[in-house]
Amino acid sequence: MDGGNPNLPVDWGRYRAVLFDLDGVLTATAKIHAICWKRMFDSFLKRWAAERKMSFEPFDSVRDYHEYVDGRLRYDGVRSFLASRGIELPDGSPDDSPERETVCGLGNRKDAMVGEILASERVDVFEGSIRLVRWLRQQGLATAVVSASKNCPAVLRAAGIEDLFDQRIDGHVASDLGLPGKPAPDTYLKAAELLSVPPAEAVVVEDAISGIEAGRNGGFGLVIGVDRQGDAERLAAAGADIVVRDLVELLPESLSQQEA
Ligand SMILES: O=P(O)(O)OC[C@H]1O[C@@H](O)[C@H](O)[C@@H](O)[C@@H]1O
Repeated sequence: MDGGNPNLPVDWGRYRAVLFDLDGVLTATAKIHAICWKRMFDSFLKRWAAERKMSFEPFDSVRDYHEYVDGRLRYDGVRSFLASRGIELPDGSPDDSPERETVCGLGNRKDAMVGEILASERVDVFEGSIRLVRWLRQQGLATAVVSASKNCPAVLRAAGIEDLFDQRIDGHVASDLGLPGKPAPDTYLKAAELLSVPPAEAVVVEDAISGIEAGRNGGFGLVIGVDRQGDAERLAAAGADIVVRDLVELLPESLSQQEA
């Protein structure tokens, strides 16, 4: 890529690779996860509270989602939210049935709900994100998807964007390679390694606090936060270098104004 463009908030000429989170950054699937986490946790919490004659405090699909499950591997999300309520369950094992009251059972219960939605509803992409990915590739930068989700391959396929990335690190790859999930930097570092680009020359693009922290922890050259809800401070406080509302803001102006 030649020189820099002084009119852009990012000097793309300084970087060789861009690593994108999936849910909420490339595709509008963060809301599917948040809805299913709430459904699953609320039905669990209701019964848990009733059995103990306690009051039922529902899962907050904004605050609890961002704080405890967003961006994390499935069972890490269950563990971290339950810990926030002082609840400890046995881990169980990944092949636990969704009926089992274990960390894995609850995670699988939520995943069955995600599966139903993915099978019946369209997966929408964020057009601004896809235009940025295409443009970066035209400029010669390498691209990767780095997602905690085991549903990542299905979502990329349903959205028709699987060919836009040189590498993919998803929940399956993390578990096969024994990589800890975000906020540990390992999944992002693995993507950079596979692209043969040092972290300092790679950019991380994230909408989750855990993901921004992973980018920071990995020593990446730039960490971009995507905030679609008007709460940029949350991502800046987690360590994002810049926060945008939509990735279209990072395209040269002439391109950002064109029709998708
Ligand atoms: O359960 P999955 O599909 O493997 O996804 C794990 C996590 O993937 C992340 O991308 C989402 O932000 C989380 O909400 C989700 O829990």
